[in-house]
Amino acid sequence: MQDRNVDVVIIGAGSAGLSAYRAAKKHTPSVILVEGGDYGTTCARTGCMPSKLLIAAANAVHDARHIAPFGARIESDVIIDKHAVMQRVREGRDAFVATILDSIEDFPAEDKLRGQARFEDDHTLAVADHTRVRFSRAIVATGSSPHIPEPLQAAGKRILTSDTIFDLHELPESVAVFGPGIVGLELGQALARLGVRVRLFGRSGGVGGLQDKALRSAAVSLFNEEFYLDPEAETSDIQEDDDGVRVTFVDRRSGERLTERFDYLLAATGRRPNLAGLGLEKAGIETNDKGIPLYDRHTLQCYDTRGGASHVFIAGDANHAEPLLHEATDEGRIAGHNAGRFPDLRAGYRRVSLAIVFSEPQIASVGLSRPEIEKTHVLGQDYAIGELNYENQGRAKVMRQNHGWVHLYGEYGTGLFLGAELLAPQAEHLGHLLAWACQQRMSVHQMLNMPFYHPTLEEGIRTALRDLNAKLLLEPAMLDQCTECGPGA
Ligand SMILES: Cc1cc2nc3c(=O)[nH]c(=O)nc-3n(C[C@H](O)[C@H](O)[C@H](O)COP(=O)(O)OP(=O)(O)OC[C@H]3O[C@@H](n4cnc5c(N)ncnc54)[C@H](O)[C@@H]3O)c2cc1C
Ligand SMILES: NC(=O)c1ccc[n+]([C@@H]2O[C@H](COP(=O)([O-])OP(=O)(O)OC[C@H]3O[C@@H](n4cnc5c(N)ncnc54)[C@H](O)[C@@H]3O)[C@@H](O)[C@H]2O)c1
Repeated sequence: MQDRNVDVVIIGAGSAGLSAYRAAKKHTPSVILVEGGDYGTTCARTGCMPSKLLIAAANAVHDARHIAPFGARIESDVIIDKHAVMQRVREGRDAFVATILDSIEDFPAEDKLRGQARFEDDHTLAVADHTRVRFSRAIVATGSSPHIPEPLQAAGKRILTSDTIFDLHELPESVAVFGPGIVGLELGQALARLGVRVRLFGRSGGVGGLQDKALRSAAVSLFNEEFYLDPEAETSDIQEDDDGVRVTFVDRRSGERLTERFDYLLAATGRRPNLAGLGLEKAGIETNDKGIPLYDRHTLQCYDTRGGASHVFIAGDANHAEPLLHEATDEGRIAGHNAGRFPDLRAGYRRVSLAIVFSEPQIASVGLSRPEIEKTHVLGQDYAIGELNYENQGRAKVMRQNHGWVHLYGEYGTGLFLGAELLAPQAEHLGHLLAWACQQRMSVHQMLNMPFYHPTLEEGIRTALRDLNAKLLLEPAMLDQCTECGPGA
């Protein structure tokens, strides 16, 4: 065993760890970054980027197949080259990974260690069986991994997860997707659009992380127009066979019990932080009943088992709070600065919550969700919901993307915009607009004073804001379609 002494050790060279490394180095040259797997980050290797590459291919195919209403046609069908689609995904992914490998290459060699890390005590970390690091402060940035519930494990070698699906050399013929959360919805729809026979099974009614029940049921209807999605499926008898996996389920439409064979089962059933085997108990870190460290959201500092503040910090998916890329890099930066300047801690800047699902229609969640608001607010007394259905919205109709809803939440009395949930065309852009307004703590009235161009999807947001303004009793209700807004606003 080699011995090293260091001010700050960072466990995990993912997005959070890399951001933490850069921040910690501003305070001390004595920083070691430990990586137990491959460099390149989950986002670039198996997460954000390969999934968006697959979705882009799927949407291109979908658009090509739906040009007839615009007065154009493709004489024969669109031919999907199952090999070429996956090759583009892998090559695109590898290019994104390469940019990260290049940046890590530039870090001094003495700052990098390879191998799985585990705490031996509160100031010692063993890395594989080759190095013992004595550290003053540590940052846990170990990320998360797909969780495969026990019944699904019967699919054996026919199980895919987001860790393995992008390595396929060919699109499969059929996939049973379990979990209509964010991963399952994005990948399930993309596969279906690429001609794969997909059935998407859920367990508890959730779809794409939507919290607003009205939007959830709209989503189930909309997505079922394209592919089979049962958010409360009754499935049983999952069995691997010679060339696939068999799944028995109750058909949501006919009520019949069916058994179907699929090439693969995609387990999109959530992710768990990579904390097992890390020896957090040896580091004296207090954890909750799920084994996740208790920590302060503003400083990212963990609590120790005596109820005091620890010299260990936690950032990114490892803390299971907001498992998104921009949150991982923000948290890494805050943890890195605080570990670097420890014990002089600062509360880091936390942005308003924003999450986007790249389905079609897209889903965006901004600020406070409806269940969060309802912890303190009663609908109709303390808060109201401004609504818009995109079915008749002018620009959405022009583009034939007129599906989905916007729900905007505002507070009585203050007129403050609290948050929003959207199942809407191009919600990635609308969601950003709303997140910026929310972070600026704008009132509904202030938002309505902003410019809205015609004809745009943003005009749909204005109509929902007007509805909200009226419900908050700040303005009279619109009697008619807003005529001064232009047609279809
Ligand atoms: C399919 C998919 C699509 C996604 N799409 C999006 C998206 O569009 N937008 C978005 O914002 N987010 C998206 N995400 C989420 C996003 O990828 C993650 O939130 C983010 O990558 C987390 O970064 P991290 O640094 O916490 O973890 P990671 O990047 O996973 O880094 C953790 C690192 O720690 C290492 N490690 C673990 N344990 C140890 C140990 N004991 N010792 C040493 N090293 C260890 C791991 O090998 C890994 O390299 C997606 C995720 C998935 C799965
Ligand atoms: N666009 C994005 O930003 C993006 C994309 C993908 C992933 N992510 C991140 O990754 C995280 C993990 O995503 P995820 O989709 O794996 O998890 P998730 O928690 O969003 O969804 C998991 C789903 O699986 C269901 N489920 C659990 N066990 C099941 C079972 N036995 N049978 C059927 N369904 C079951 C759950 O009810 C839930 O609906 C997300 O929270 C998100 O933060 C983000």
